[in-house]
Amino acid sequence: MVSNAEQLKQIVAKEAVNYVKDGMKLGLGSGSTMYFFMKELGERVQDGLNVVGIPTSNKTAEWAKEFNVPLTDFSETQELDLAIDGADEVDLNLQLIKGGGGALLREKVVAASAKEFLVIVDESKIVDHLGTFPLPVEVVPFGWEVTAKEITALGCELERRTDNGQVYVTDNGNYILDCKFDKILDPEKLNKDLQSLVGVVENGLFINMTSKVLISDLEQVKVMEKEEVRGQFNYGSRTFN
Ligand SMILES: O=C[C@H](O)[C@H](O)[C@H](O)COP(=O)(O)O
Repeated sequence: MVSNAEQLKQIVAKEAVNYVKDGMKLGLGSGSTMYFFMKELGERVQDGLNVVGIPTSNKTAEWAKEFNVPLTDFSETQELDLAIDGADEVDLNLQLIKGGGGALLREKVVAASAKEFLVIVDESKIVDHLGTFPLPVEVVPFGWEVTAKEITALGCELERRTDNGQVYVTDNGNYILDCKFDKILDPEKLNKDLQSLVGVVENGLFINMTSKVLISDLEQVKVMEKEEVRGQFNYGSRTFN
């Protein structure tokens, strides 16, 4: 049986595929919502849609193979038309936390090289303030203990990520530190502070990168765009200022 959470991912993934046009070069994000997107995209490719994509993780590359989505890489093309990806948290200024699945570095490189960045989430990911979800920070293994100390001094508690009792290693051979800030009041500043630290490769804050967010609930898919969030934004029964 398909759970409500899975259903919401399927709904938003199906809608997102409508944003893909013939001939586009795509950035293909990572995570469970993207799994459904890749499946949908594969069906469109089967029907004759002509696209190529750059995957943001080995897992997404596997899905592309499974669903017959043609892949390319940055040696072939350095500008993408559209990148599509999930997120762990989205605030009302369209700033994101990503990296719950550990793919944040490649996701950021791919999103930065795309003309448009489309984020697909269900409504549970929309927050007033980022930070309830622990912020993933990718660090080089060498001296990670020192880097961790420096990050802690920015006001968080952190844990090095593990997977089934083993230290988690990213597709790039690095570690992930999951940092509990609780409420990130100035995401832009925190992003800069983290990136100024030696040993930090990237962090999961995606600042001023998102063009559009598709948000699914069980009845519909809503669109949140940059223009809308400058003033007051209504989302369902919640009104944000
Ligand atoms: O590293 C993982 C990515 O940033 C994902 O896009 C993010 O964790 C959301 O994943 P999901 O769609 O599984 O909630």
